[in-house]
Amino acid sequence: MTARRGAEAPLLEAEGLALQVGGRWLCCEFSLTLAAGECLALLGPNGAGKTTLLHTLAGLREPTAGRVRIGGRPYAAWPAPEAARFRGLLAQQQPDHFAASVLETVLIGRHPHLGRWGWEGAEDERIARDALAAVGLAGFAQRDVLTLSGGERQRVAIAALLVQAPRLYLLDEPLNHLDLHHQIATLDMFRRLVREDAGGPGRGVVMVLHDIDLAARYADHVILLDGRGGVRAGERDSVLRPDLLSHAFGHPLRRYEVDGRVTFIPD
Ligand SMILES: Nc1ncnc2c1ncn2[C@@H]1O[C@H](COP(=O)(O)OP(=O)(O)OP(=O)(O)O)[C@@H](O)[C@H]1O
Repeated sequence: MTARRGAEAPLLEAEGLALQVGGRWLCCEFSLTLAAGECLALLGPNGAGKTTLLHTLAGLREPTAGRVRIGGRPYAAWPAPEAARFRGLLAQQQPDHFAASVLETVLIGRHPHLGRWGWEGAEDERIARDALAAVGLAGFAQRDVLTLSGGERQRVAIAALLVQAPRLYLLDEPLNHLDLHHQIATLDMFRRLVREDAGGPGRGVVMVLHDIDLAARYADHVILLDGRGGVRAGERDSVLRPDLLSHAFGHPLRRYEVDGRVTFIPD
């Protein structure tokens, strides 16, 4: 995992990271580096610690051991608004306690750029409308978010992250509530964002997934938590092995290749 530009610090570094919650080890020490243009998938069974790890990588909680850096600096060295422009988190649960239009909800993602709540006007609205179009919700701007379906709300949350336009996207189960078409469209969109950022600052994605086949298709690197404190982190094919996956998920899996695509089928 080498940085795309020689002199530039990696987007994300975790060194000797270990996490313990409520007296239970979620992962023992491991290290990883994510460079611009790369995509990392976090996999593991329910309760293994994927969200906890993602929040640690987002700087929302301290690791039990080790350190996290984004752009070469620990979170403590980042002024909050700068960190908010550098990394953005798509939360697993979307808040449902406020009523607002879809457009207003998406515009919340502009907050780190404006330094306050609200927006400047036409330019921000254009950015928000472009993001809504990118997630297939062009006609939804004036709808009340509370009237949306689960998949539509998930795509509104993704649009809000798009207008935030961080360099490091941290996605907790981005495919929640999405049908097959929108799952593929969403992962294609994030892959384009990180791969085709020619001349841009360089972006990367870390995403919690439950679908091993989609991780095999979209991730360059994988972290696999086994739910018992064990962790494997590395290049996709060194981690997505039937023995490691079967151990982690407690169910035997076989690996097949169909038309050049890798798939894991439970016995
Ligand atoms: N404050 C806490 N005290 C005790 N245990 C906690 C606390 N917070 C989280 N946990 C536990 O830590 C474990 C990891 O939770 P986490 O949400 O990170 O798992 P996950 O891999 O994202 O799971 P899922 O796939 O179900 O979303 C869970 O067993 C959870 O119950």
